[in-house]
Amino acid sequence: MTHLPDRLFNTPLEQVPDFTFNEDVVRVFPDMIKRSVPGYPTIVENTGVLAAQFAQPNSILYDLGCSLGAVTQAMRRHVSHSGCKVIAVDNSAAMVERCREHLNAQDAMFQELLPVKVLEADILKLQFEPTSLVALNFTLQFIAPEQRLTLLQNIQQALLPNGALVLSEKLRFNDPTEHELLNELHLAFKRANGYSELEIAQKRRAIEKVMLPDSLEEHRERLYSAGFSQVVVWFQCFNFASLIARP
Ligand SMILES: C[S@@+](CC[C@H](N)C(=O)[O-])C[C@H]1O[C@@H](n2cnc3c(N)ncnc32)[C@H](O)[C@@H]1O
Ligand SMILES: O=C(O)C(=O)C[C@]1(C(=O)O)C=C[C@@H](O)C=C1
Repeated sequence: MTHLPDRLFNTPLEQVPDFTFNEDVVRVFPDMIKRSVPGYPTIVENTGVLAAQFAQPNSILYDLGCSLGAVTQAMRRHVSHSGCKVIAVDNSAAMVERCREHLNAQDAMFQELLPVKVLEADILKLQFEPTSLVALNFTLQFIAPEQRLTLLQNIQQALLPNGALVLSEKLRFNDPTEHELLNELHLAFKRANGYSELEIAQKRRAIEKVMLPDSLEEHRERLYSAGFSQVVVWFQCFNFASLIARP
């Protein structure tokens, strides 16, 4: 398992293709997401802390859009309730293959971790089992906007009383000056992490049609429409935030 630096966008491309979670992205993903998402390590580790808080014995914990399983690993570091199991789901075959390797490596290093099943599947077609904790860590923004409400309704209905959804997303802002300020700060974060103007511009073009962020107000409204009873922001850094939604 080699972790390469993300140089995917550092040479000029005649046409920048739409971003997909393919082999090339998988190879550099840990470096890419850490250098692109302000607060990512804090969000991942504390999703484990939240999971321990909300997990109930003998229930399932879901990591939806698990990529290489960073959140699953954090859940396994923090949750030790009896009879719990993690189900990690991603529809990228390349991600799922590498995720299984990462989790096998974690199993080889630590004893008594929660059992985990990694599914290559579309989370929009999943039959959810009763669950105490669902994590959507930077996944909803890649789901077609018209399908987001149905997905959240399915999650809300599967959640046990006192369970929780942890939803982390990039945000857009309705106030143009707020939007510009927080986006500028995100660009400053990327530059501080070594990305060039070319890399930043080409990445923006690659994700602009496939990753569509909502505002905090849209998230709140949609979560309440899906049946959630409480929505709380527990973390924000620039234009990236994480919310707890209670069923
Ligand atoms: C930004 S990454 C998530 C990062 C990951 N949760 C983490 O914390 O490291 C988004 C992931 O969602 C997956 N994804 C997007 N749409 C999906 C769908 N409909 N079903 C399953 N996975 C999906 C992608 O393949 C990708 O791995
Ligand atoms: O907003 C950006 O510029 C990003 O690069 C964000 C983002 C994300 O939030 O998922 C986009 C794609 C990669 O998965 C890593 C980071």
